[in-house]
Amino acid sequence: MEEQSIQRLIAWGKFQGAALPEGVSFEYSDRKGIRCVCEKSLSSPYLTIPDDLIISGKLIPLEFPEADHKRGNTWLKFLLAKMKFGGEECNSDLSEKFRPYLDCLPKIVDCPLVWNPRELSHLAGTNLGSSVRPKLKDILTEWYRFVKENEVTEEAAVSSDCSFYKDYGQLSDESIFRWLVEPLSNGSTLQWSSASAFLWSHLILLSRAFPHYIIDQNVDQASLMLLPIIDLLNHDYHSKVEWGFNEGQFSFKKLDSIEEDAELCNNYGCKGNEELLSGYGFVLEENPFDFVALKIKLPLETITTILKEEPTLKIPTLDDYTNFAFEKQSQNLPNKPEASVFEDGIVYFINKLNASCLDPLLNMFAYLCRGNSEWHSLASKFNGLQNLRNALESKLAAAKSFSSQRDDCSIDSSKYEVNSYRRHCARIYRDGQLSVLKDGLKKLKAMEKTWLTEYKDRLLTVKKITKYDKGFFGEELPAYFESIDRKQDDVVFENNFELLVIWILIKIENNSFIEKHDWVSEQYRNFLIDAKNEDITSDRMDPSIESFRRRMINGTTQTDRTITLKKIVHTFDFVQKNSFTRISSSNPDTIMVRN
Ligand SMILES: C[S@@+](CC[C@H](N)C(=O)[O-])C[C@H]1O[C@@H](n2cnc3c(N)ncnc32)[C@H](O)[C@@H]1O
Repeated sequence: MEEQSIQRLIAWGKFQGAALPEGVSFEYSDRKGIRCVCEKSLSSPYLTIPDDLIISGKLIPLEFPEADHKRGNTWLKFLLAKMKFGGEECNSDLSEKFRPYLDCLPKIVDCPLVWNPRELSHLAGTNLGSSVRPKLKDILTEWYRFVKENEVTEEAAVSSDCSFYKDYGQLSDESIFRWLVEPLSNGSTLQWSSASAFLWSHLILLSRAFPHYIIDQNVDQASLMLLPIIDLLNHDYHSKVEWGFNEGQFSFKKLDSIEEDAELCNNYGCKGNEELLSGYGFVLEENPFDFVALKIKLPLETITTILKEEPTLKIPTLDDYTNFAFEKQSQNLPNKPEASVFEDGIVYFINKLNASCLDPLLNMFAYLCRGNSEWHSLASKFNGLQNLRNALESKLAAAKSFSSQRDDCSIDSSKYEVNSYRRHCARIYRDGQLSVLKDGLKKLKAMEKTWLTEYKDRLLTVKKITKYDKGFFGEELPAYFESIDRKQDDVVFENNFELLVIWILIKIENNSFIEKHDWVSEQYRNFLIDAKNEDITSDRMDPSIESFRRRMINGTTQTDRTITLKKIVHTFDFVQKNSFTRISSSNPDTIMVRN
């Protein structure tokens, strides 16, 4: 960026009525692009720009008289692209009027949507890495539908892009990069209605637009506007700022004072590095607002049932979390979301600052593990917690497994260089994700420990059985093996789950539960009332039951054996539904739960 262009922009702004405090200047820095620096200490510096400098939906009809009010942001993207790249084709004087501003807009915003394939490999295993292609597809679909439905441009001008778009699913990352992004970075003159120009516009709005409703409460909540000069301020989440609109002037005020040589910053909101990198192309080290998004995909019927019957199981929408002006839901959306809103999955965000962010997730996992019981039952709660732990563990493993990997060797490294800043961003982002996941796992482990203590009277482990029901391991189990002509030492139990199954089977047969364990017998009998009519056929047998059966009853000479296949199947089912297994520990431990 040339110094001259920046000064031209500032002079132009002032000429058009922008008011900047005495003692601030704008300069270019490699890391942050243009920045605003205070040449002396200032108390609550204040900047204003007149309405006339704002690029919003109200300018659209000047260039596109046929534009409707729907899809205002898409029109705005085409308008911006036409102003920037349209040259003579621009009918209005907007291109000329805003030229100093347009000249200072970055050629490229550093977000992963424009990273080359080798750079992208540095995001492998992360949410951001896997979101690049679908996001690009969404942007291109927005462009494609628009050029097809509106006669904004000659068909010939976009026919090659349309062909690329139709083949999108088959294109490699390299072909997409060469088609869409290279024209931007080469600085070649773009056709204003092209897919690349649209992508540029999209990224410019994503990284610097403000919500239009700040200045006009009647517009759609999702509408965007550009505020030249105000949008030169970089982000600092410590910065206390106030935005306002009064008597046709947009104002930015820093609420506290600022030291000499310090940078005057805006505050883009409490954004984690995933939002910052994907929307703005930068990251902050040790970002306290870092979050990890966890997506749960459920069948539509399940979501419909939850929305109808489980009001306490709150399903979050993007609006519950986002700070992006860009992703605000349109105000036309109903307050109570339809199941179809979650068709692509329910997204939960976890971060370190919000201690209760795991609660809705725990509830959802408990619901999904509830089996025949209530989702708030203790067994569901514990199972939910275990499954959530597993989900976080596998996300952590995916993010970790790529952290040692440098570049994707399958990509010809001579063709693409890895920009050192992008490499840095990918590393900081990934480290942040790992740190949030580890923190989430730590919280879950602590929660599990608390629950294990709190509910210890309702939990039964094999260890407790060994301690209190001495007769079982001392007499009943050996007697059972004797009755089936097996040596106890020859029979191997795969895990504690199987031990619980055989314990219940034998205790029921012998009617010998000790008083302390009477609840197991009662819970089991109640369970059988519902289960006894179910047919059991050995051709659909779960392999683990089949293996258990072979070890416990098969091959015996006992003809009147009382532990039947049906009883084994029911008891497996019973233990499954009335226990949870602490899978993450090195030795999985199944624990029975009293209702
Ligand atoms: C609204 S613009 C701010 C002005 C911008 N520096 C420019 O050159 O036009 C947002 C862009 O500024 C840069 N930026 C803002 N805050 C930053 C920060 N704290 N660290 C690094 N880059 C930052 C990013 O490139 C981002 O996309």
